[in-house]
Amino acid sequence: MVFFCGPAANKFLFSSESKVVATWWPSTFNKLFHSNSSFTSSTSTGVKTKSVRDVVSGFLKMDVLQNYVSTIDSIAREHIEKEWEPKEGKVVVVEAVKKYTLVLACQLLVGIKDHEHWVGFGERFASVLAGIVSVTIDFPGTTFSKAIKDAQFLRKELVVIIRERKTRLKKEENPTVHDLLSGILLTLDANGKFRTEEDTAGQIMGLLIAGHETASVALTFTIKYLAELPHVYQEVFKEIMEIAKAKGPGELLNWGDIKKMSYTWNVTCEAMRLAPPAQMGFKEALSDFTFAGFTIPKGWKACWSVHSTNKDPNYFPNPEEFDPTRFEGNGPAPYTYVPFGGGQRICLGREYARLELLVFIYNLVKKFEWKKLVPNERITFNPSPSPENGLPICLKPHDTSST
Ligand code: HEM
Repeated sequence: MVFFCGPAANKFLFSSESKVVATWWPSTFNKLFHSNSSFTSSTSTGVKTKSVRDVVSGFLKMDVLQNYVSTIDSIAREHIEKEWEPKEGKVVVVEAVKKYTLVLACQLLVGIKDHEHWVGFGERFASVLAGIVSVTIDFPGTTFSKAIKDAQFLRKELVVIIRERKTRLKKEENPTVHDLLSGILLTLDANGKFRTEEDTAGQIMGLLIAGHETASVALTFTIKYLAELPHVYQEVFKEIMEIAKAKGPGELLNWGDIKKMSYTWNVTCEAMRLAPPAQMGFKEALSDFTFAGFTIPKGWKACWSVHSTNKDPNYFPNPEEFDPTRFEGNGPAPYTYVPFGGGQRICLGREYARLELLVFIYNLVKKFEWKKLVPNERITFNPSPSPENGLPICLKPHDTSST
């Protein structure tokens, strides 16, 4: 389903002149967060010119990510040992999964090892996300004003990391791309110049937000449905134990194991259909067109609703029913299931998200079953769906003698 809004509203919300805090993809950052500090400008030989989008899509391709499955697994294990196991009585899921997705994004994308320091900034990341969809009034006390301050704080912290990395890369004879940050620092922009530290910090901040907030919603709702639907949990458990039984003690997951988790992935897809982490998006009309009897002029933006598209009964019979089998075979028809968007700007992180979600669910289901502590918890939207009390659950470890 789509809604339309005119250019005036677009300019207010999304133009490069408005103070949008972190729509990292449009070039808003460059105007808002201009800095004088720059990595020595150069058009020197041998260094590639690449858009940040190209660097990001290169790093987030499945054939690159496959090499990180065991790293993701060891981070997930460590996280569960630290944040879930000691709290067998009670875990607040939203809080815990946000830590996991943030730690993973910090380490994998930016090479940050000081996890505790960054986990402490969770609230600030959430504030910037809220600012992106807030009314753009920069007045003390508004969501938008708070988001601007938090975004400035986060970028400052990131600049410290970027400077350290630049120093390290300069010392290397043949600097190599270890992660996304190195990839961005080692390529030139369209003008043949290295990107400024401030611009790079803005891009990385946007990626960390895109990379952890959405995935934590998908995980929260998967865990919620697994608690509510024991027969679905049992199927997931069966699939996971098949993989676990074939592994040696302490052996980490690999790409082959991920490919075997098709039912578990269908469950996660169904959770994202019913509770999409991103509720909507905007697309700009490149030429006049007619849709459902409405003529949309060039330049207008169409707001597409993930929520109602994913629940269209023409494509999803009994749309409110949780049914992972919808994704078997060829799955839903193109553009009917859109939690990751669609077309040319489809989410670049969807394969990364698949890995981080599957690896986490594998580790959690292998060790525990769980019960919701608030049976009819209300779902709020800010801007993503979230259980009102953070989904408190009670964990019960499996009897290890039988597994
Ligand atoms: C369950 C997790 C996720 C969901 C539901 C999600 C959803 C979305 C959606 C709806 C869009 C807009 C697509 C469009 O306009 O057609 C998007 C774009 C994007 N996402 Fe994700 N995302 C997720 C995870 C991630 C992760 C983990 C990363 C990075 C590591 C990421 C990076 C991006 C980027 C870079 C874009 C912009 C693509 C472009 O404009 O070309 N996302 N995502």
